[in-house]
Amino acid sequence: MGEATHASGGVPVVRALLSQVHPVFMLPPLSASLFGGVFAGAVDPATAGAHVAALFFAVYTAHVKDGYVDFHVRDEDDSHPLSASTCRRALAGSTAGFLVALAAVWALAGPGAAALTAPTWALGYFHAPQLDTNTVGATTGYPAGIALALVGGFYVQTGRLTPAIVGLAGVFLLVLSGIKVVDDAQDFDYDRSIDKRTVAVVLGERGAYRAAYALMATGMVAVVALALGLRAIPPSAGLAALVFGAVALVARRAEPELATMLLIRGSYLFLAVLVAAVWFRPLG
Ligand SMILES: CC(C)=CCC/C(C)=C/CC/C(C)=C/COP(=O)(O)OP(=O)(O)O
Repeated sequence: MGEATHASGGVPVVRALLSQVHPVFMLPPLSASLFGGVFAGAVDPATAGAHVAALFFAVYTAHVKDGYVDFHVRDEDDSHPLSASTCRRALAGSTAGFLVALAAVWALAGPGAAALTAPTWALGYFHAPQLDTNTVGATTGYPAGIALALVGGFYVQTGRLTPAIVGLAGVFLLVLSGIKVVDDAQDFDYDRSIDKRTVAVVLGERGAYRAAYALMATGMVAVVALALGLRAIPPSAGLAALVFGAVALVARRAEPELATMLLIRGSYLFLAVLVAAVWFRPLG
């Protein structure tokens, strides 16, 4: 990929720009926004589309900036497909795209919706080099973006927030922060060598695992409590905790790379069961 750093001409540059769309990171916030709409009960496609577009540009901004900082500023990566000037143009373009989508969110759903959407760009733009160097920012930045995507997806459809949607967003914040702690444990040696203070660097690997599973377990208990305590969340949503809990039990015995892979897929299953529970309400 080294030569592509100097990509020039239409197709190679477009290909290099597209390489910064990472589906593993992109799909969860877009799905969370749509789940927020499903949870609202009625989805206006134009409003949902504007919100999803804003989130796309927020996450794209995060990846372009992260790649730029890691390769061109910190000299951490061996290669990067975009030159420094293309990174800067891509950042300007994605920020412009975000602002257009944000204006559409404001026009279609009001200033409250725009206020819940705007911070997602800030989380993305300031991920590197600001937020990713401190423990809380590195761990909770992306999960906070997902939580905002969920409440934003609901708010743009309804113009209000409810305890149920805020509670579910809190569950996602907890569970995804736990997964991020396990994910960061993969880079323990390297992160320690560059003094990147992830939870694993601060607490050690065993401590990080304990913290991660405590966060995820709290999220599971919270979703069961919400399903039992709030009418807006069907009791069958508690099954999502069972499914994720089973995956987490298997992941607990795996080394960090496999554990991360399992937990990410477990979080997709968690969301899928929640969507099915809300959509079909099998237990009423
Ligand atoms: C809407 C929404 C979800 C907004 C949040 C956007 C956000 C903070 C995205 C982070 C994406 C990213 C660069 C992950 C890699 O982080 P890393 O620092 O662990 O990776 P690295 O070690 O490769 O730099």
